[in-house]
Amino acid sequence: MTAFPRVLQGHGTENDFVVLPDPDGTVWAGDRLDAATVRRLCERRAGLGGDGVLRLVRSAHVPDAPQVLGEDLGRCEWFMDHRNADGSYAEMCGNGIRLFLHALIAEGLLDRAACAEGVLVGTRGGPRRVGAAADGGYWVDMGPAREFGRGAAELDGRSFPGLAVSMGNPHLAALTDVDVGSLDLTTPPLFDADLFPEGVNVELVNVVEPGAHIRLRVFERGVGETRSCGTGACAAAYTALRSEGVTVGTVVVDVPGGRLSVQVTPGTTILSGPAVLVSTGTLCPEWLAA
Ligand SMILES: N[C@@H](CCC[C@H](N)C(=O)O)C(=O)O
Repeated sequence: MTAFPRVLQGHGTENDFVVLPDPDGTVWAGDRLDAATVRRLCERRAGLGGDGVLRLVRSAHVPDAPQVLGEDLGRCEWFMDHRNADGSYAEMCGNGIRLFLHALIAEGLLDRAACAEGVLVGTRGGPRRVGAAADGGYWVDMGPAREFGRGAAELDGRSFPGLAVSMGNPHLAALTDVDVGSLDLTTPPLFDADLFPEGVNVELVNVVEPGAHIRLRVFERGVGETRSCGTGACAAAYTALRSEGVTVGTVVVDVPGGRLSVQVTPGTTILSGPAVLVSTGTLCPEWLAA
């Protein structure tokens, strides 16, 4: 391993990540970035702290990239190697992929002007196009929201019925009249394991303006409550539109960490929002070795 592995920290609407540049797969090769190391990096007191880890790596150096990208492998130079804070893998991360592109640009690995039309990035949910927007933020073509049933989350002794939606990763988006700001999300919501055998991200959603503006809180699989979730914003926007009997529209999504915009079209979903880098530095070898 390089003596001092480079590290960055940043967030998208306060969904925060430890970012590990590893373009040629040499820094974190093999099982160096195992689940225990991810958990240590994400630990907020004894580590750096984050909701997850993003490794900036070329697809050619990711052992499972051929399997998850198939014939798109050659079209995706870069791969978002994302982990949840508990060390688990997720198929997709909507806030993370904006920060991923922002960090590639900041590290000089891509030119911002060349990213205006979007760059195809490999993820474990398949390829996603992500681009640099004129306002300094980023947009992501997230693919279509796919409904796969109805379920309910049990929280605070109450049941919150919602729509099961896949954005590559699983979501339960529950519209409710209960003020989401009043909910206790310190303990995981209960859910139907038959409907969500791989676990689920749960969004509790208040409609601010029907079909146009929602507010949500989220409990993420593999993390806990986070300040934002990009895939969750897409699932919730889709659910809010469906409740109005429409399947297209643009929805402003307020999350505890800021504001996202979700455009649902007949064929896909476009997520837009900021990405912010907070710090850059190096990991101390003695901490890593401890
Ligand atoms: N915060 C992310 C989603 C990260 C993955 C999720 N916890 C899962 O396990 O599916 C986002 O912005 O989409």
